[in-house]
Amino acid sequence: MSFDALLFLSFGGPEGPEDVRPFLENVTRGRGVPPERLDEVAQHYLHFGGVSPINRLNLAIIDAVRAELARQGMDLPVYFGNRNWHPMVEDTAAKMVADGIRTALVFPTSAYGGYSACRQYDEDILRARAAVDEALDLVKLRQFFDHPLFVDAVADAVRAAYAELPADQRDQARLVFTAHSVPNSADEAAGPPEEGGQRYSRQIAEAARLVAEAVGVPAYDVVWQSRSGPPHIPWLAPDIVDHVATLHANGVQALVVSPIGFVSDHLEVIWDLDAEAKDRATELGMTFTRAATPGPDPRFAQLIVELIREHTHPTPPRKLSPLPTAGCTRNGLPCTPLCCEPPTRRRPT
Ligand SMILES: CC1=C(CCC(=O)O)c2cc3nc(cc4[nH]c(cc5[nH]c(cc1n2)c(C)c5CCC(=O)O)c(CCC(=O)O)c4C)C(CCC(=O)O)=C3C
Ligand SMILES: [Fe+2]
Repeated sequence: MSFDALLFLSFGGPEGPEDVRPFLENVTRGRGVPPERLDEVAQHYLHFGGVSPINRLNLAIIDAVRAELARQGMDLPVYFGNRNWHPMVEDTAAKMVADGIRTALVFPTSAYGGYSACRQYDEDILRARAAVDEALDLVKLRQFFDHPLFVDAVADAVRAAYAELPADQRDQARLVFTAHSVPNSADEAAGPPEEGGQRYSRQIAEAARLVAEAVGVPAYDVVWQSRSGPPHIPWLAPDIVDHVATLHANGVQALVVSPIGFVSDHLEVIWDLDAEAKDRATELGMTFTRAATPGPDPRFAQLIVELIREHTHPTPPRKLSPLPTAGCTRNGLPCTPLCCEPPTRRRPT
């Protein structure tokens, strides 16, 4: 099939102190995040001058994708739109239609399934289409948590992090993968019921397994970060900061942390890991090294172009795990019934 463009769809982030509050309002509208948590997260952004790294990092990936498309002789304009901050995806859709675009592939900046990591991007697509009276056909690219280019880029980053450790700590260092926590109820509800839900946490576990195997590290942990709901609601645990203390109590002296749940060095990575978790480790006298995220790796742009080619050229999907491939949706409709619907909106079975 042929497409007129690629829409690079992301989360968005503030560009200055005055953007922080309205951005956070957009993210959390109707989601029951306590006001104290919002005040705290506002401070994290303000610590970096109110500027999230996410937009700059996304623009760099887009540049790399344009170069890779050109290298492969593919003529596909790339547009950029976000869920929560400018350029808003609704405005980008209007621009695309004005430019004569009628069909586009959509690359969401998340490798995984689940409500927040996948289905919410379909909701963005529904809003974008509504903004242009459905004049745009939008086909979302699939989840890529087990694509060899993704796994290789993360594995090389983990190897590089090991190499940064003092030589006498390398053998003892614990490898720890982290991903954004979500409410347990959201994790359990996302994924076809016959597979038992948990599509997000299972894919994270699978990606971690593939990377650990590639690096040759037999023992590792998968933990969570950046929890934001009220304390009485259970979210995926343990949190990385608590886990640092547990490792310390078990005699671990060094750790390598791979934020496998994130495409690039978002605010959650540079604050929750590079500041909070690292400070905790340092207080306890541990050595903390954080592996790079895959976004800036040239293989990441190659991966995006390969996912595009699955639709435009006869290209068999490459994947390393036995888990089903999902996430490819048309015009924001779920890929399979009940897959990754938000728990509150699920139809009774
Ligand atoms: C699974 C997942 C990903 C990974 C998949 C993907 O990448 O899409 C992700 C990414 C991101 N999350 C981000 C920022 C925020 N997420 C929040 C809140 C939440 N995230 C959630 C989940 C996820 N989030 C959830 C269940 C909530 C609770 C509220 C709700 O149900 O929606 C809040 C509110 C304040 C707070 O933290 O409490 C903020 C500011 C940014 C941008 C950072 C930057 O500026 O660099 C990025 C890339
Ligand atoms: Fe988030």
